[in-house]
Amino acid sequence: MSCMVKICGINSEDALIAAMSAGADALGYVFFPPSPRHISLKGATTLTKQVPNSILKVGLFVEAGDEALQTAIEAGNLDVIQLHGKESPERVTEVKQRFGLKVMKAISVSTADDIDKAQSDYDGIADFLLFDAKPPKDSVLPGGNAVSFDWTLLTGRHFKSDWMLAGGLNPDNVAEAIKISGAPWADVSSGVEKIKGVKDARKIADFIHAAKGY
Ligand SMILES: O=C(O)c1ccccc1NCC(=O)[C@H](O)[C@H](O)COP(=O)(O)O
Repeated sequence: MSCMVKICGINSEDALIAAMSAGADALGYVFFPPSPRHISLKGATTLTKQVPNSILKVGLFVEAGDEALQTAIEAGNLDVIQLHGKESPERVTEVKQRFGLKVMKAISVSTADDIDKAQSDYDGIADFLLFDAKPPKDSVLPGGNAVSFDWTLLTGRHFKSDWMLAGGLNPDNVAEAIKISGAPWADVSSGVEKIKGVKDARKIADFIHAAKGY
């Protein structure tokens, strides 16, 4: 079965067109000002209005309050809320109930224990789990760091929630990462950029084709 692909950090028309044309299944929009991929509410409206219903529009937040979630959801007509901070299982449930949208919880991974704990805390509560590498100690970003983790930690694992593999993926390693981890989704941000925060249309296409095996 071909892997589903999320291209995260869509912040320009060029990136949007490249991702949609190449067959992305989900687009990530960052609402976190310290990120070089952060977009405004107006930008969210512009960069989502032409996205067909067949592609998921994912809003990415870090410990955001309800008002920030509400305004971004409205601006971007979002389908999925990605919580990429230290949000608790209770917060995941609260956000799901309050906004009636699917919720993706990002899980920072460096050891098997991190996955075990996430499975215990969030599996079946969040609609999606996104397994990402733990951020480097000096990083101001909880994600989008181009850092990978040991994909074999996910080999043979099964979850109630749908799930994504993220962290340091790129067109050259994504096929191997999917094969080793068994991931149904692959997520990327840095690995399809020419410089931090600027997407590269060719790399986006190459990533999607490699992830989908064509
Ligand atoms: O992408 C960001 O700038 C970002 C900032 C703050 C929190 C999360 C962020 N990205 C979340 C994602 O879903 C990324 O695609 C994921 O962390 C993988 O990033 P990368 O290793 O750069 O492919």
